[in-house]
Amino acid sequence: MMTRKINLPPKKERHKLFGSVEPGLKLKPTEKEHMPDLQNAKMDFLFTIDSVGISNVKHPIMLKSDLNPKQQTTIASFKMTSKISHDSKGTNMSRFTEQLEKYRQNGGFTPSIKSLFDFTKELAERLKQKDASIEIKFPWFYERKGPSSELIGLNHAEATITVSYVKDVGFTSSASLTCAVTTLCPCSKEISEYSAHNQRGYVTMNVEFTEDYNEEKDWKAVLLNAAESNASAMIHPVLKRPDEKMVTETAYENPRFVEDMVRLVAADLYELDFVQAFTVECRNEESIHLHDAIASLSYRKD
Ligand SMILES: Nc1nc2c(ncn2[C@@H]2O[C@H](COP(=O)(O)OP(=O)(O)OP(=O)(O)O)[C@@H](O)[C@H]2O)c(=O)[nH]1
Repeated sequence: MMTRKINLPPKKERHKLFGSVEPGLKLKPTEKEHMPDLQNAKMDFLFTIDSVGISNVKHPIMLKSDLNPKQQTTIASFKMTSKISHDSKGTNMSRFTEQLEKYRQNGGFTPSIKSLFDFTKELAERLKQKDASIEIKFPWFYERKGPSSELIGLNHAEATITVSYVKDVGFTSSASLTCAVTTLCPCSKEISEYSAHNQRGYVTMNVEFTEDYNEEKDWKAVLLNAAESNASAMIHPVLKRPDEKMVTETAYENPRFVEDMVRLVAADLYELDFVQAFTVECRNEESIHLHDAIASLSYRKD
């Protein structure tokens, strides 16, 4: 194929060629103090807004964990909000990311419950509001060993932490973890001459922490254990044949319906002294159907 020689104009000319024009006459103020501040207009705007702010903010965070790796950096998606009353036009959106940047510059963002209490209180003060909330979603990575070979690889679970602050009321904190497990169908095992169908199940645990929870126990590792220790078998990144034999047999020895999963995980969460209330859901991506099997239950300890 013949290549055509291109007579490339300078970059400015190229931009003009593709539609760029010279700046027009600009009459509006450029200094902040002379700009109208629409969002801070005070009038009766009819309704109070429960929650206004920003979501889908991608930002690195530093995590500590009881499992290996004990420290890791991962990418989180942040949602930060606050109420505004009926007499405010809008919130000050820039202050949410200003607050995030303050924490990044101060040694990096570490989402411990204690630091999120400080963060939400400072955010409410920065916004000149009575409340603020933060929700942080991120993949959390943990090492998993093959049961026989002990070969290590990384698995991950989806974690979420939520903290809310209300002036003169206090803080609430909760977390959720979704992890994958193997579930083997008890019914299939019971009725079949041999084998049983099994599938990847997803267990989601939402827990509300007690007021005095100090993170002495890593909630991520504890919730992961609650799901995996009650499943038919765990999910592994690296399995050699002796591992695969063990995982297959373990699943056959521990058949679970979705109903069994949510009840067994609930029993573990019931025993945790730092959990005030919880919801457990299990969703099995059925290997003999196109649809999923689901179950969920909620419990509050007070
Ligand atoms: N309130 C509000 N702001 C928005 C919205 N969408 C984008 N913004 C942007 O938020 C930015 C302004 O943030 P502010 O914090 O109010 O800016 P500011 O008043 O200069 O900042 P302060 O000095 O902290 O008050 C602007 O760039 C807006 O365009 C929206 O739906 N509501």
